[in-house]
Amino acid sequence: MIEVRGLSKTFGAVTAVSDLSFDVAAGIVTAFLGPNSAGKTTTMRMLLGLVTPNAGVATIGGRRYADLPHPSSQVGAVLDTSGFHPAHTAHAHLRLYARMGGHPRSRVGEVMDLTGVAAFAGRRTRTLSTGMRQRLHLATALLGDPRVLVLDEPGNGLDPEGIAWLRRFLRDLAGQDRTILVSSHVLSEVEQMAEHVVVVREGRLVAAGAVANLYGAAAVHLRSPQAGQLRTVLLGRREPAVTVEATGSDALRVHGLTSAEIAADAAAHGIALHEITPERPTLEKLFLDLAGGTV
Ligand SMILES: Nc1ncnc2c1ncn2[C@@H]1O[C@H](COP(=O)(O)OP(=O)(O)OP(=O)(O)O)[C@@H](O)[C@H]1O
Repeated sequence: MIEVRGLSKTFGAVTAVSDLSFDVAAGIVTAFLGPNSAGKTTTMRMLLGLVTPNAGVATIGGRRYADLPHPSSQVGAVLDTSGFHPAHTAHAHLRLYARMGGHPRSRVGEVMDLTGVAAFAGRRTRTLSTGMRQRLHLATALLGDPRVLVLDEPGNGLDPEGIAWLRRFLRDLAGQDRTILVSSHVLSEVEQMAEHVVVVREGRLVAAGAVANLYGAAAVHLRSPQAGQLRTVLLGRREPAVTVEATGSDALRVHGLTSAEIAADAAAHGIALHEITPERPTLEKLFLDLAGGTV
């Protein structure tokens, strides 16, 4: 469990993070979303004790990173994608980091198999593609078999197949009750990966919660030969949040009610429904709405 409470950081005149609070639970993937310069990397660096906050605290399992007894076995992190010795092979890099972290040598083969690094273990790191580098960073972070993973833009440079792999991989790790925080500015990338999202903009929290709940503002599209009658019924609920828009002679778009509520009202009044479809905006659209303050 990660807890961020009232974190703030300024660099000169730039406010990178401002009074930010959120939780990251174990057992699910949490996405940390925001446009460029939103303060995601700075927040992760504060979480890992690499940047000192001006105010607030970030803890992992109740302790600051610096106070963890065996940090590299408890927290795996990928914060920037440089940092390999160019002449080392991927395998040599992992052997070196296993030795430095005090992890058993047998772990090197395991993480290479887990992350697909085995396929290019003998190549020098300077010859690796961005996607291969991402996998090697992930393998390095996993050497200590950590319960907590903090990954800054792990999808950068991965092709669609790589993204699909990453999604499955992180979900599997979360399924082992690990705590996983993944930042991204590519919202479609994390849409199917994360169950929770924390959205930031200009260093401030914009929204946090289950991805499913963030879709709550979405509309329901329906078709019925008795659309006019159904409209009257739905508006008759006298709930201020409910709006019903006629989008055709037999079509309505409803805000403020779930498909189940609409279907129950239709059934109760003997109204036939030919189609009822929740409109699922992409997280990208939702993010723009949230960030623009229209939701
Ligand atoms: N060491 C630093 N010195 C000065 N300004 C910094 C420093 N680190 C970050 N900033 C500034 O703080 C703000 C937040 O940057 P940060 O890298 O945390 O954002 P981000 O959400 O990770 O963005 P990106 O997706 O572009 O990496 C930016 O305006 C950035 O220029």
